[in-house]
Amino acid sequence: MTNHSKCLRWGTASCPHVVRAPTVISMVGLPARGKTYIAKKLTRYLNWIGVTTKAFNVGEYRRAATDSYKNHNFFRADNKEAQELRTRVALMAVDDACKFLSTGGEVAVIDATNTTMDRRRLLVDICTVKYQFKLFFVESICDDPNIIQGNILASILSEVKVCSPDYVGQDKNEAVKDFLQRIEHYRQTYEPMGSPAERDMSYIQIFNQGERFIVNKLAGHLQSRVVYYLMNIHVLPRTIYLTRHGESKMNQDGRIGGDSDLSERGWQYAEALGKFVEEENIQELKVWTSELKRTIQTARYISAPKEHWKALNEIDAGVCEGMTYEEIQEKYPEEFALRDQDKFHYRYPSGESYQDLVARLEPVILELERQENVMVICHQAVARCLLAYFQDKSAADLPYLKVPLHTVIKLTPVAYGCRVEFLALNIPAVNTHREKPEEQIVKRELYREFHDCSLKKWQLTYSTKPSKASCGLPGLPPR
Ligand SMILES: O=P(O)(O)OC[C@H]1O[C@@](CO)(OP(=O)(O)O)[C@@H](O)[C@@H]1O
Repeated sequence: MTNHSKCLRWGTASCPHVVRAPTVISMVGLPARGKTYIAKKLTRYLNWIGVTTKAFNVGEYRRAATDSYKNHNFFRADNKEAQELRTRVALMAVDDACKFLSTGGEVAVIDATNTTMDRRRLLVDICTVKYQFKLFFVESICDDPNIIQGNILASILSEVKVCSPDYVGQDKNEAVKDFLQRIEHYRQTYEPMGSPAERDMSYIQIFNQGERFIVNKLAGHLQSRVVYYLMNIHVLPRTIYLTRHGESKMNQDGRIGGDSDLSERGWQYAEALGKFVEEENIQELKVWTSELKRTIQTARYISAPKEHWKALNEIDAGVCEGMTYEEIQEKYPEEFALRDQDKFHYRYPSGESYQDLVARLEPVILELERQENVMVICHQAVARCLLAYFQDKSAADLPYLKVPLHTVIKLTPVAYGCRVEFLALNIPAVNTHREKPEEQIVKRELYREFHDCSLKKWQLTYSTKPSKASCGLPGLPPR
């Protein structure tokens, strides 16, 4: 075996041995065409699949440099002074993006209008000629007035107040009026991509938020993946419901993996979940479960079409399947310690790592992006991976996300992210969450302090000795 093939991440997107040319992805389009939405979503997806990505928003550089943008005249094509300043701040963002790519970053997303050929030529000169990076343009073009109006409102207003950083504190009608004039200034010099002079560039044009696409000169695997992702996302309002199965018999025994039936309390959750779905009155709901008994049983009382996905099965614990954490610690102490050191990359002997799980779940995420209302009934590790995608959590935090049993996690897309609500259905269940090693130490110390201090009090007052349960620290790890 070569060193490379011993690598735990070998063959996955984040394997350090895969030599990838750093890539700049540059947005193109008039204001209110959903560029920031696409830039943020793409950045979140690429980081989730293990490609180190960062977005650089030129608007933030502009706001840091001047206050003049508060009037739309700043954006007029004949405002020479402002034009120079705008080019200067755009170059600062590109410069930072190139620094990021020169120091280990893999993809930099430039979130800016880049509506003229001159500006795009500048990007080519810096990114590809000077730095030898790959450059891919993502242009969003809308001519549907309803979509444009929706975007204007979404980029300026939240449900209750002006939320655009450009219009903070301003009257909402004034803000909309100014923004429309700003768009008009941009329109006067706008040159969409696709002219013969730009035929050699790599780009995708997205029309009316995914109604139609034009793809030109794709260069490499990463760009194909980006295009595939962009062709699958939609902006229709919908809700995703994420839940683990009801408590299983193996959960009660503290055993991991396996394919056991629900416990009595697990069946109660299945019934409560059926009622919950009925009360939510969800339009055209689809239910996805894993192929394991505990998720299929949990879906029993839901009246909606069901699909069983092997990709949603719980992390494969290999030689540790069916054991308790204490048994693993005793039989495989080195493995147990290794998992605590780097839980995301640790792969069970003959089993899987969280990183493997993310790769296995990528088709599930892409299909979820295509769908509308879906309830996913899955497992602790699987739910953590899916939640990390929606909440933009790092690989280090992902394996420790809290996904308690008997709780529905409701995910609703909002302007640039996702609202996350945890709805406990109030049916008791065991706690299967193992804390991060540092937190285990803090808890143990707290317990010890509490115990010592209560013991002293007891010795003084002859009251009853405090029990572990009375210290209010559940799930205390073994010493
Ligand atoms: O990665 P950790 O924290 O061990 O959590 C994953 C574990 O969660 C469990 C419960 O402990 O999931 P599940 O509820 O689906 O049975 C195990 O089967 C699985 O190995």
